Amino acid sequence: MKKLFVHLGDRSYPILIEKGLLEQVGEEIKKVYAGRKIFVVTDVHVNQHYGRNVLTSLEHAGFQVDLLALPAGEETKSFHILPKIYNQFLDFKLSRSDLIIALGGGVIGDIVGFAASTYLRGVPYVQIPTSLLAQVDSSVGGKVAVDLDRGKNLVGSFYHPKLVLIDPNVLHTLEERFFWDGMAEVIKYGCIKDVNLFNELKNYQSMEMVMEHIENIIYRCCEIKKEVVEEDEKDTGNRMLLNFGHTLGHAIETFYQYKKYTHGEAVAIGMYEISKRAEEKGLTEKGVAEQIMQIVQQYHLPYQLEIPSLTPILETIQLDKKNINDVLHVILLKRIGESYIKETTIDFFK
Ligand SMILES: NC(=O)c1ccc[n+]([C@@H]2O[C@H](COP(=O)([O-])OP(=O)(O)OC[C@H]3O[C@@H](n4cnc5c(N)ncnc54)[C@H](O)[C@@H]3O)[C@@H](O)[C@H]2O)c1
Ligand SMILES: O=C(O)C(=O)C[C@@H](O)[C@H](O)[C@H](O)COP(=O)(O)O
Ligand SMILES: [Zn+2]
Repeated sequence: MKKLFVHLGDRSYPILIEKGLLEQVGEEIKKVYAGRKIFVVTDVHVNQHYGRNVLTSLEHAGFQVDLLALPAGEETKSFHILPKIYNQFLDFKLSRSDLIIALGGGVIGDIVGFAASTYLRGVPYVQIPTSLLAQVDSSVGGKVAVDLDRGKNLVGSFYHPKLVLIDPNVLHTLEERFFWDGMAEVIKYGCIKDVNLFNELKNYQSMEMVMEHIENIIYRCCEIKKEVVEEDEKDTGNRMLLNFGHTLGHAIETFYQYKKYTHGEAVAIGMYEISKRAEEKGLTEKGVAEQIMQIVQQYHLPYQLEIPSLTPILETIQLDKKNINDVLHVILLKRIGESYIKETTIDFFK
């Protein structure tokens, strides 16, 4: 088993990565939780594949369990869904000394983490990420949130899980589009921190080839993320580097109301478009945007919008969390593997 540990004082937690780990979920949870009641929140797709097995494993380990399966998709990561989750917790008489499990992709991880952080002012929870995106990125770092109509992740908190349990075998049931979606965040990690990872990704010509190396890829992304989060837990400094491609990416998702592009697809466009502009301004080494265009295409991701100009989507950028006192902080690459924060204005994108 591959293991990482996020060191954050009394908010520290392990990340476990192993094929087949889901079958031992009950035993693994027992090591970090001495109570009896566990509430599992998942979505209908994940429930169909893994819900019953997870409940059985928890029951065999002696836990009293209940499960809520929400509709799948970004629409579920909405403020309006929260009362449904809180009400189920109440019906189960879930108390502060009990445990919540978020079993699913980034949508479930984010909304369930936020529900856990707010219900009774905070109940411990465990992340069991089942999409590639969630395994390489969203399950680690404690950013939990819901969307508002006017933008992504606008209501949230920093609330870390007690454990992250990653079983790469579950990726075999992921729709292909969501496999590539997760690869966008993997490419992001290569771009911002690891040229070797970026170059390695150039070698894999199919999903099967990626899957042969998947444990190492997940490990490396989680390792980069945990190091960044340990240095800047609350996103006031270098954690913003994890937002490469997201300033535009989030605005694209919001503009299309989450119907046209997945998170990873929007981030892929964001990484290319910002690097193209940075290159034109002499802020990024020449050739970087072209390399990003090549790699995102190799991974079946878009690199530009189907509309000729970014202008219609720029308004949403004003609501970006990196817009501090009207100064926009964007993430740029010096070169592949080296990133930095640049203070600018909305005109950067025009
Ligand atoms: N908190 C963070 O740090 C962070 C980081 C990156 C992204 N995010 C957020 O994550 C969300 C996107 O996450 P996502 O791409 O995982 O989307 P998602 O949760 O909607 O999952 C994608 C699809 O795959 C299905 N699915 C998940 N696991 C499956 C499996 N093993 N087998 C079959 N189907 C499966 C889901 O039901 C869904 O239909 C966005 O809201 C984004 O903002 C958060
Ligand atoms: O963990 C982080 O920090 C990130 O920026 C990771 C991103 O991949 C992720 O999409 C995150 O949810 C974006 O956060 P936000 O603060 O821009 O809403
Ligand atoms: Zn992201």
